[in-house]
Amino acid sequence: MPNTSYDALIIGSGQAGNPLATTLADAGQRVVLVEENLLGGSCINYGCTPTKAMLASAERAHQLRTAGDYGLQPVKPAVDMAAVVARKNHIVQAMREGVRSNLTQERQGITVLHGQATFVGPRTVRVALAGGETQRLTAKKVFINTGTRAAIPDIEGLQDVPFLTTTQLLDLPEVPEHLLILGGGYIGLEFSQMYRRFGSRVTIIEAGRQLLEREDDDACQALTEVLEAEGVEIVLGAEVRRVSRSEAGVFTLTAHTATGERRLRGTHLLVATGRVPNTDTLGLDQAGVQLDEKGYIQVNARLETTVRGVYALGDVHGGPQFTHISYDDYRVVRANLLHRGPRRSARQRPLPYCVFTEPQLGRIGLNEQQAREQGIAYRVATLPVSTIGRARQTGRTTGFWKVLVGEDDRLLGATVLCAEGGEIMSMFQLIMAGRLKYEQLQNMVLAHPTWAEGLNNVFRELQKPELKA
Ligand SMILES: Cc1cc2nc3c(=O)[nH]c(=O)nc-3n(C[C@H](O)[C@H](O)[C@H](O)COP(=O)(O)OP(=O)(O)OC[C@H]3O[C@@H](n4cnc5c(N)ncnc54)[C@H](O)[C@@H]3O)c2cc1C
Ligand SMILES: NC(=O)c1ccc[n+]([C@@H]2O[C@H](COP(=O)([O-])OP(=O)(O)OC[C@H]3O[C@@H](n4cnc5c(N)ncnc54)[C@H](O)[C@@H]3O)[C@@H](O)[C@H]2O)c1
Repeated sequence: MPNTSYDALIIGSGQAGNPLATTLADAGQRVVLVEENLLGGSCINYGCTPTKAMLASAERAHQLRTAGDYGLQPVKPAVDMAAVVARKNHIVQAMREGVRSNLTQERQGITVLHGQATFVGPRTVRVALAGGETQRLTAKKVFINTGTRAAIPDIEGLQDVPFLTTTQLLDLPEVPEHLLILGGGYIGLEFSQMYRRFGSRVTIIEAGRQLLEREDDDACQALTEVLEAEGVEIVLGAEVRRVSRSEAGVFTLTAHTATGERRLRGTHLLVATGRVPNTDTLGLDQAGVQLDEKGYIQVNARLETTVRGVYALGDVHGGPQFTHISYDDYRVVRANLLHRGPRRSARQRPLPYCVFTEPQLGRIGLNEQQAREQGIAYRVATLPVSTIGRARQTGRTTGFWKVLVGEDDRLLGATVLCAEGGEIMSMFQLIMAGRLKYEQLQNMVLAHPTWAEGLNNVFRELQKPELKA
């Protein structure tokens, strides 16, 4: 077995591994990147990019159906799912090609291997190449960016039926007649609205007492109402005990709920109950890299594992599992290994995120639940979206903006359930980063009629009592 040594070995072509490979190569290091599946990892191939591309098709279908609200003849769209999937594939392939050409440009000098890496020593891996051969690699530094895959719950009968994960559903060339979705988290919500808008009947079956349990009750409730108004059935507090499928292809989920046993039937079943880390086949015990009780790699604030010279980046160390966090892990490692400036930490960085339903749920900083849990004093203001001029003009009036302000009159966090909620949330993130006091936003001149004008309104809700002379 040939043994080659490098300065840097990157396992996994994820959102951290790819930019790290090019940055290290630009710095003159000999880099090898090993990917067992598709270059670009989950975000590009079966995560963010394909879902948001297909959500755009679903949104267009919804606009056609609801065109009557805007004085136009409504259209019942004939959804050509094969064409929807083809459009998505086209976008994904172009992005994957971008990653490939970045990594393989001759000047980079990066060796890209297609195969599965397994540790055989602290900084030594064996790669089972796609072509059948095996190669041994050693490196001064090893970066693990192997991501996660769908968690499959241990439910009687589930392994015996052809359920779908998101990866498979995203390639389904037909519209499911009735899609059952196990799990009401990010994936469950985005896919429920997507397939409902394509024309499926959709039922979400969630174990928790509400959707998106980490969010405030008002946001969960409002999002539940949005989905139900579009015809998504939502079953909460459901403990699914058995799954079966009839010869006619009908899935039956037998669930224990507060109102007794329920049988939920559908033609397709999506399992979206969270993720598990891709660490089980990595041979990390051979390297001495320690895992937590869920199999995620233990790292410190600099993303160093328990073995010197071995780092873990992205979802594989437990997250938060977002593309922008994985990318920021790259920045942390880059700053600490290559830059002379202050050391960077992966702790205490802002955590913006957005659920891409319509309206979107954008979140930054603390919500009320978290402020209470952490004992942080706050004042809160909530602005119904329907009061914003831009919302009325565009007919996108559902939702609310909620801001929490601390004792120092600075923003602690925001929850934005609104059209373009992700973009609006990012304005709040900038306000937090700039440490602006809320009074500065009350009277800031903002272009009319923009969504941004809502900033004036939401912060005016926080009027302080007049000071007495
Ligand atoms: C359906 C879906 C939608 C999502 N939508 C969003 C969104 O809108 N916004 C957002 O921020 N996040 C979203 N995410 C999460 C996001 O995709 C991930 O957080 C992000 O891709 C970070 O991944 P990563 O860098 O940790 O690794 P990944 O991108 O998962 O890459 C890991 C790579 O390692 C490879 N690998 C694993 N083991 C080995 C091995 N032994 N040898 C060689 N290669 C190996 C894998 O094949 C994979 O290509 C979504 C996820 C899913 C599933
Ligand atoms: N817009 C985005 O940023 C976006 C979109 C999709 C995915 N993601 C990322 O991918 C990750 C995975 O998404 P996800 O939705 O699979 O996970 P999740 O953790 O967000 O939600 C999983 C849900 O499944 C429920 N559940 C677990 N076991 C169950 C069971 N046996 N029966 C019924 N319900 C059960 C949980 O209570 C939870 O509500 C997310 O945590 C997020 O980091 C992000």
